[in-house]
This record gives sequence, structure tokens and C-alpha cells, in this order.
Amino acid sequence: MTLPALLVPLEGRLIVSCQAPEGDPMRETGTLVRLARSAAAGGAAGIRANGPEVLAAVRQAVDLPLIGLWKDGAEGVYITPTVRHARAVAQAGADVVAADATARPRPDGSTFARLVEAVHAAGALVMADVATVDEGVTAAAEGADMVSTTLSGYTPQSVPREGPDLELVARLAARLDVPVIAEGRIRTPQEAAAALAGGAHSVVVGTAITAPTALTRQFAAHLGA
Ligand SMILES: CC(=O)N[C@H](C=O)[C@@H](O)[C@H](O)[C@H](O)COP(=O)(O)O
Repeated sequence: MTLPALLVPLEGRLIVSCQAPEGDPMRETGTLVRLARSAAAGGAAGIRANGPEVLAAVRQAVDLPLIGLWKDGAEGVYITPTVRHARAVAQAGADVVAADATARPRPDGSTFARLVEAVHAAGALVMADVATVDEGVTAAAEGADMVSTTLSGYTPQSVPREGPDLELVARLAARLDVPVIAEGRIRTPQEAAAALAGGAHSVVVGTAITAPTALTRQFAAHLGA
């Protein structure tokens, strides 16, 4: 399968996820744009960001492939859950729309295949966020342009773990023709390199680079706070 041109410069490289949870002091558009600019300055090859307003602002500020999502809620399917969310992410300027591709019911009663169709019609690519090998295989068959391990450990069908799911990365890479992205709980440059060695096309790192609240919490907890 020929690699879409947009995905070529991401090969073997780092994508930085510039997001902040609801209620976090970093959750402010200008702040998230600065995080994206810092990531670009530090050598990121791509940016992953959340929400139409932030995406439009990052699009203006950073000239790198932009992977967009729109988180809505925190239960069930919440990463770009509907066709409406997906269209809005593409319209905001994302080159790639990341969306939940698990088999769980979607709030609009639609399907992942329908979402792929809508995103392609809008001229963007689709990153399927999955938690299992079967979900990745199905998503690729339904037209996803890349498959990411984003949801491993966060769904009832997958096992919670401390570190990245490098086994899922390797198993997906062995099965799929489309690029596999390693994402979720990658905490060190060594783990990022291991994911690439295991067959990932690119590595997405969020918390370990862009989340001072969560990182502070880790230090504080370790010190017994
Ligand atoms: C499960 C879920 O909702 N993941 C989200 C997807 O966009 C983000 O909250 C994560 O920060 C992102 O996947 C990067 O992962 P990490 O922050 O572990 O490097």
C-alpha cells in the first residue's frame, strides 16, 4: 500500500500531543498553542490536539502535520464520537482526524465506516484510536489511514497497565498494511525508541511532555504528599 504523502515525514518520528484535561490550568487555547510551538521547536514532526478552537489556532501557528480530535465526555466513545464532531475537526484545519474505532455504540448511532467516509469527503485522513488487535484490523478494513494504540488500557476490552502497550504495537504492525502509531503512557525516549523498533511508524507522546499538573502529581505522590 502506498503511504499518503502526509504520513511520509512522520516515519520514525515523534508526534506531541498538546492537550489538557477539563479544569486544568493549562486548558487555554493560547497556552496549548505555545505547547505546540515548543514541541515544534524541540523537533516534533507532528502535533495532536483537541477541539475545533484549539485546532484552528494551532493550525495558524505551527506548520506541521496536525492530528485533530474532539473529546466529548469521558465515558464510552468520547474521542471524536460522531460524524458531526469529525467534520468539525477536519473543518478546523486538522490534516488527520483521530477518532475512537472501538466496537462500542456511538452516541449518534452511526458507524466508524461512516465517519471515515465523511472525513475523506472533507479531504482529511483518519487515525483510528483502538485498544485491541481486532479493532485495528476492522478499522483498517473500514478505511482508516493509520491505526493508533491510544485506547489500550482504557476500555473494558483491554487490560489496564502502567507503561505503553508495546505488544499491541507489534501485533498490529504484523497484521496491518497501514501505519501503526504507538500512543499511550510512553514516558521516556527509550520507550519511544522501543515502540519504533517494535514496528510503529510514529510515536505519540502527551503527558510526559505537555502535562505539568500530572507530572507534578507523580513527583508529589512519590514523595508521600
Ligand atoms: C485515552 C485517551 O483519552 N487518550 C487521549 C487521546 O488523545 C489523551 O488524553 C492522551 O494524553 C494521549 O493519547 C497521549 O497519551 P499519553 O498522555 O499517555 O502520552
